[in-house]
Parts: sequence; C-alpha cells; structure tokens
Amino acid sequence: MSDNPYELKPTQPIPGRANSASALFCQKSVEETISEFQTDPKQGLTNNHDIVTRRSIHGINELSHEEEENLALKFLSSFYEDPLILLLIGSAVISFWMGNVDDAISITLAITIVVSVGFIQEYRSEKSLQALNKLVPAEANLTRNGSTSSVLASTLVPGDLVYFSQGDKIPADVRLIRAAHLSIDESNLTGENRPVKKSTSAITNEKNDFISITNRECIAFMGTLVRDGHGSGIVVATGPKTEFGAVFDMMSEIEKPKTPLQNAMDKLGKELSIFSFIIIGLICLIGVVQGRSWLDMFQISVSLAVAAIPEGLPIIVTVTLALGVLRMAKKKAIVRRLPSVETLGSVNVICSDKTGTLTQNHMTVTKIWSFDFQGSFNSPFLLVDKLDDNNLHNQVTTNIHRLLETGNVCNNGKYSAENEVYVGNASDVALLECLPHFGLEDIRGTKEVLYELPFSSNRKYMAICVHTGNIEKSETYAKGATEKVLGICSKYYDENGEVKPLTNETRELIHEKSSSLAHEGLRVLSFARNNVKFVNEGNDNKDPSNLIFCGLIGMKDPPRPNIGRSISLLMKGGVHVIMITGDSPSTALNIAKQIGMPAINSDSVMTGDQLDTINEASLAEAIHNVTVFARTTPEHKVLIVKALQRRGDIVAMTGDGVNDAPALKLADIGIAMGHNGTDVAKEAADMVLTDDDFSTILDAIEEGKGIFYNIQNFITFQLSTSIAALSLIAMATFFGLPNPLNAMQILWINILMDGPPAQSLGVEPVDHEVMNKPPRRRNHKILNDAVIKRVIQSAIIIIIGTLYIFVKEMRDNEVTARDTTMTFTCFVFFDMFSALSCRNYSKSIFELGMQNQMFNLAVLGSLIGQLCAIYVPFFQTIFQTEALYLSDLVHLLLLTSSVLIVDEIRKFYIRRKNAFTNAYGISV
Ligand SMILES: Nc1ncnc2c1ncn2[C@@H]1O[C@H](COP(=O)(O)OP(=O)(O)OP(=O)(O)O)[C@@H](O)[C@H]1O
Ligand SMILES: [Ca+2]
Repeated sequence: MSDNPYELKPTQPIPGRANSASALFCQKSVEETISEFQTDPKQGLTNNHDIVTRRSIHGINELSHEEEENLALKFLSSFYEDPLILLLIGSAVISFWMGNVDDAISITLAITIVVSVGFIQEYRSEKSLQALNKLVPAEANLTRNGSTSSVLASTLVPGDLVYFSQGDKIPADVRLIRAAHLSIDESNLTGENRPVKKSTSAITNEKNDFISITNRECIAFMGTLVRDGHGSGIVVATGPKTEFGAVFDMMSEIEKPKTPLQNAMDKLGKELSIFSFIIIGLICLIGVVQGRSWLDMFQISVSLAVAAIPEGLPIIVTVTLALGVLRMAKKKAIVRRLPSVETLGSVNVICSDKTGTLTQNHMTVTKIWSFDFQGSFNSPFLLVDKLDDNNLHNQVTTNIHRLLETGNVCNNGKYSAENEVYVGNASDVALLECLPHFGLEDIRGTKEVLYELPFSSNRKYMAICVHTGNIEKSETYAKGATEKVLGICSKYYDENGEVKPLTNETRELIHEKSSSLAHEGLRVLSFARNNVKFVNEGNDNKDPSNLIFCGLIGMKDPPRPNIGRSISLLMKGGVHVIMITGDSPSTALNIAKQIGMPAINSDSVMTGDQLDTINEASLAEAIHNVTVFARTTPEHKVLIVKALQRRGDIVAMTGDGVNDAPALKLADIGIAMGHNGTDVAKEAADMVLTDDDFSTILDAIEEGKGIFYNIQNFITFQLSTSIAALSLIAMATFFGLPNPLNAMQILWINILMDGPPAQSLGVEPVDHEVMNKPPRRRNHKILNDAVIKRVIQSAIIIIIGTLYIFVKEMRDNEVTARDTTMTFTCFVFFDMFSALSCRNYSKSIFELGMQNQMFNLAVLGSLIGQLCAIYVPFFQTIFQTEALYLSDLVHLLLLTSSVLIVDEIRKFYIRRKNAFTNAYGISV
C-alpha cells in the first residue's frame, strides 16, 4: 500500500452492494443495457436536452468531500482545546475576581488575539491542503453524437458511451460493450493487486445469488486502472452511486499521515515544551519563595509557557510546505504528496524516459524503406519529409502501399472531430497523419476487427486480425520494434512485390537498414502482414507467425526545446541524469547526444538484454558509467532504480506510460507527465508536471531546496526569540530582579514570534543559488549545528541587550511603566532585526533587497503595532506602557541593530570561507 496521504484506499476489501447499478447490469446483455439507457453503441447519447435531464436527475459525476465544518464552532473549540489557553482564561477569571479588572480585560484580549492568529493559520493550512487535492482533475474519452473527445469526467451521465485504453483511469461505473485484451487493476477498490481480465459477456445468475465485485467481469469500475488492452462501454452509474462512491466516505475517514519534517517538528515542539515547563516551573517556584505575588507569578508563567512553546512551529511548517506546493503548482509542477517536497531537495539522480519527456512525443514520418529501394534508386530511403505530396503520390508502389496500409490498419489512433486531429499513441498518430500525403485514406471503417494483440512495452509490437465480412478471409497485420517483428516473420516482399522466404542475409540487411535509421535518432517501426486468421483463444501469449515483412518507417521525434539547458543546470547542481527508454540503443544514443547528456560513447549504453545477464553487484558497478539504458521493459526500469537506491542515491524517476508506473512508484520521487501521461503513471507518481516539460523539474528541485532553507530560517528566528524570552525572565527571577516583561507583553511577543513575521520567512523567494549547492543528504537534520549556533548567537545578544536596558532603566530601584516599556520595546526591536537577518543563512540583507513583500508587511505591521502599544492610551493601559521619547527609540534602534550587524559579520565570514573552498573545488 502506498504512503500517499491523498490516495484513498479501503481498509478492507468490500463485497459491493447487491442492488447497485453494476450488480444489476453485469447480469444484462449488451443489447439490454443499451436499450435500457436509450443510447447508441456507436454514436453515444445524441439528444442534448436528454443529457441535461439526466444530469439533473443523477447529479454530476463527482465524489463530494465532507461538508464544511462550522467555522464558529471550530474557532470556539480552539479556546478550550489548548490547556495553556485554559490556564490563561483561568488567570483572567482570578484577576477579575480579585478586583484587577484591567488585568482581566487585557488578558482576555490577548488570549483572543493569540487564538485568532493560531486559528487563521490553521485554517489557511487546511484550505491550502484541500486545494492540492483538486489540482489533477479526472478526464474521460466520451462519445456523444458520434464524435469522440476528451472531457472532464465530472460531465458524464448514465447512458454515456466512453472509451478507455491502457493507462487510463475508469471515469464511472461502466458496462463494457467492447473489451480488447482488457485487463484492469482494481486494487484501488478491492485491494487485490492482480489485474482482472474483463469481457463483455453477461453473467448468468439463475439462482439469483449475490455477485461480488470481483466477479462482475463485464463491469469496469470507477477509479480503477486499465493495465492492458482497451475497451468501451456504457456508463451505468456516476458519482456517489458508483461502487467507489459507496466506499468513498469510509475511506475519507482515514487520517492523512504526516511528513517526516512535520513529525520532526512535532517532536521538537514536544521537547521544547518539556524543557520550557521545567524552566517555567523553576521560575515560578523561586518567585514564590522570594515572596512575589503568586497571581503575578502564575500569569507570567502561563504567558511564558504560551510564548516559549513554539506551538506555531508545526503549523508554520505545514503552511510553508503547502504554500510551496501551491507555488510549484503555478510553475506547473503538482506535488501529490506533501512529503515529496522535502525529498525534492535531496534528489541526486534523475532517471528519465526518453519519449514524451526528453522528446516531444510528436512523431512525424520522415523516412521509409522497403525492398524497392535495393539498388534501383538514388536514395537508399524514401525521404518523406523532403518531397511534396505530388511526388509522394508517385512513389506509392505496391510495397509502399502494403506498408502504409499495415500502418493504417494496425493502429489505435482515433480521430477527434472536435479538434480535427488524431489522438492516441504518438506513433499511431504519425502513421495516420502521413496517409493523405500519399493520397491514401483511413480504411479502418471498412474492416471488422476479429482479434487484437495490443501494444505493450513488454511485447514491443502489436498485431491485429481483421476481415471485411467473411471471417474465413481474415488478414493479420503487425507493427513494432524491428527485432520483435522479424521474430514473427518468415517471408518478405522483394523489390518486385513478390513473396520470398527470409534468409539470414535479408534479415541482416533489414537490421542494418533499421539501425541506420535509428542512428539518425529516428524511432523505427517494422511492418508485416499476411492473409491468415490469427486469434488467441484462451492463450494470451501466443504470437502470430509466418508473417510477410513489408518494410520500415522512421519517425522523427525532436527533443523538447531547452532540454539541454535544463540538463546542464541539473548537473551543475550535482544531479545526475540517466535515460531509460524502451526505444532502440542507436535512437537513444543519438537523442542523448542531441540533448547534451555527458560522456556519451558506446560504453555508456546498456540494453535490456545485457541487464538480464548481469548480476546485482556488476549492475551497481556498471551504473557508474552508464547514462543510457535502451530496449528496457518496465521490470528493467524497476531494477535500475533499485540498484541506484542501493547505492544510496535519492532517485527521481520521470515517465508517462504504463511501462513507467512500477518504477515511478518505487523511486523516491516519481514524476509523471500530466498532459500526455497516462492516468496510471499519474496515479503512481508523487509529482505531476502539467506542462510535460522536463525543465519544470529544475524549478521544483530548486523550490524543494529553497523550502528547506526557509524552514531552517524561521526556526532560527522562532527559537532565538523563544530562548531569549525564557532566559530573560529566568535570569531576572534568579537574580531577584523584578520581571522585565509582563504577561501581556510576553503574549504580544508570542504573536510576533508565531505569527506573521515568522510565517513570512517561510515564503522568502527561492535563492537561485541553491541550485549550485549539492543535494541535501537524506538524513541531514533540519536543526543542525549551524542552525543551533546561530540561534544561540542571536539569543545571547538579545538577552544581554535587553537586560542592559532593563538594568539601566531600573537604576532608581523601582520598576516604573517607563522601565518595562523600554525593555519591552527593546525586545521587540531586537526581534525584528533578528527576523531580518534570518531571511537567509549566508547572504547579506543588502544583497537580498526587499523583495519579500509579505515580510515587509509583517514587520511594518508589527512595528506599527508596537508603536500603538506605546503611544495609544487604550493599549497603554493594556500593556502597562507609557510614551517614549524619540531619542529613546533611536537609542533602542541603534542598540538592537547589533543583532543584525553581528549576523552580517558571521555571514561575511561564511561567504569568504565558501568562496575559498569553492575555488579549491571542495564542496561544502
Ligand atoms: N503503437 C505502437 N505499436 C507498435 N509498436 C510500438 C508502438 N509504440 C512503440 N512501439 C515499439 O515499442 C518500442 C518500445 O516502446 P515503449 O513505449 O516501451 O518505450 P518508448 O515509448 O520508446 O520509450 P520511453 O520508455 O522512453 O518512453 C518502441 O521503440 C517501438 O519500437
Ligand atoms: Ca514514454
């Protein structure tokens, strides 16, 4: 079971309901289903008015999340859920009871503010998490009025005709009317991992037994994944009425696990709480022994507890992660699992498939070869891209015609009338798109499909058996990787169009031509056919045989723009890029060279066959030098990722196909292509790139690294404030001094520390230099020595500075409002300067500038708040302050800037040291 917090899985297998649509229609024939839903097996629903009516009856095809909680209730509950807040309320009540009405009012006000800030933050974090769930909407291939297009799955109504193929997610509960080799992974629903074979035949159930979900073979269930083959069917249930909808509520209750970082923060928070409680207990004890007012001591202790315990820490971490994720979403990288954000910064190897990730997955037929071209022509190939349509018409010999016809018939591309383009597998689309240039038409409408062996990455070819009314006169067509197609051929069409047996020499010649096309970076497909019936009854592994080889087609699939630049930037950041493809070694190598992958020679390529023969140890060894793996199967991809992980690498794997899914799941971060990728790949992935652009990974890694540093920065800020406040009061108590800060002031400091200024450090824009730093190691702690040193440095300066002001102001041996106002303001100013210096670990603030708007606003707001606390009469009574002179403020500003200045000096030394080590090539 995966660790995806958003992926919903039942806790136990479900039997399904007896009276649901799927239970009913699995017992009805295709015809019965069609007539009952008044739909058409070819055209789909045709009446728009009827569709609207159906939607108003059945609702939209969506599973709704739990209804909104009552916000007011939730807000109230945060008052009594935190024991510290309860204690504070208690102290307010006691104050009131003892006649200190002022105190009681101010404490109540402070509590309200503290709770509100916390509540707003928590609410935001929840909202942003919810937003994440909606980022990848489900789609469906829908046929209405005879035209097929890709639509949002939510628009489906019962009776709709839908089509799905390998890699798709089933959009609703569907009664199958066509199933070609269809097998579906129902583990989302049943927990059973083995894919289930599907057929269209109804279940006969004379005794009226209960048919469990796993036995409903002619139903495809919403949310399950097509592993192999393709099919179509009629929607029988949508939204909550589907089997998936029935268990959805049950599944939503499962709690989302926390990320490692969140767990670490929770742990840190607990440790700090215990530590603070001990100190606060001591302070309280000593104070009472010294004969101070116990109510005062109680209030101070409780507010200190509220302040010193960074209860905001886990929340800020969550908000920072979630905001980071939303920022990434704007850059077209959708993170499906929150923990992945942390892992992103540690990635040091990216395994990428070629087609669709490094290349555009837009193929165009550029070169054709058949035996026609042996000897008699100037050019060894038919150069499709160099000739205009008139010339191409003239080139259609019997052999070329046979070849193109095979590509046409053995094809699952679909015409989308809406967009006026072919859609489907890119190779299939290319073969259909080239037909008009030769003056040929798509002839699939004239043929009836008897049997199909669909394409899969393991099989690496596909075959189809068709007839034109007379089953006995069936024909078989096949296309695929050259070595696979030659494996099922025994004859070929020679230069005169005659059938001849394949000899070793002719096979050799075909291979030679094939690899010469591949060397140019073209994807090569071989084509073959014969007039023999081919069906695979009850035996899936039987291949067709004795086919007649027709020829080769080379297709161009250009690299994506900017891919070279992304790869070099990744390498600069210590990230190694490896290509793992199902395509041929020559094609892969050519593309690798084109996109500037490093150290490319024939040693850096390894094929799937070679992988099969070497053992684990030599694989780990070989991986050092290999940058391209070719002719791999899905199993090979898994093997390679495992070998890398065993070496200690943190592996990101990108892919778009069903063939990539297992490796995507295994990799530390699986990255799927959102636009052209299959649902299976997206489901297995941790991150989805909506623009299918490899360079987006670069942004995501950068963002992942940046978030980690931002979290370190605000932890530095929070911890130094909290330690300073705690130590200050502890020291004053130990030395028998009056309290430098009163309860209200401490609560205000808590708001600064847990609230907007700290949060704004979490959204500091990413420093592009993080990409020059090596990936973070997996076990690299967030609270490392450097952070601790920095916390202690700032805390000490704040304590000394504040104590100095306090002692100086108190020389008259009497604590006046002025004394505490000075101390209080001093602490707050220190805090603001400390926040400023915490924006970056090593960069000077002069270099950073003021581009973090949220930070500017937060600090400005805090300073205005502070001035209000000093100068506005109402707040003066609450905070027990009095107006200060301008000269006092200037004095304090000068003094408190010391925390920034000292840190600037530290940063300067760090930068110098880094420059030194970098210049000598030693990484830091
Ligand atoms: N629609 C198809 N019909 C028949 N053969 C195909 C088809 N698509 C691809 N092939 C053949 O199967 C091979 C493997 O394809 P596969 O989908 O496993 O990987 P890929 O798309 O080439 O690469 P990558 O793994 O980089 O995405 C291709 O090189 C091609 O020879
Ligand atoms: Ca691919």
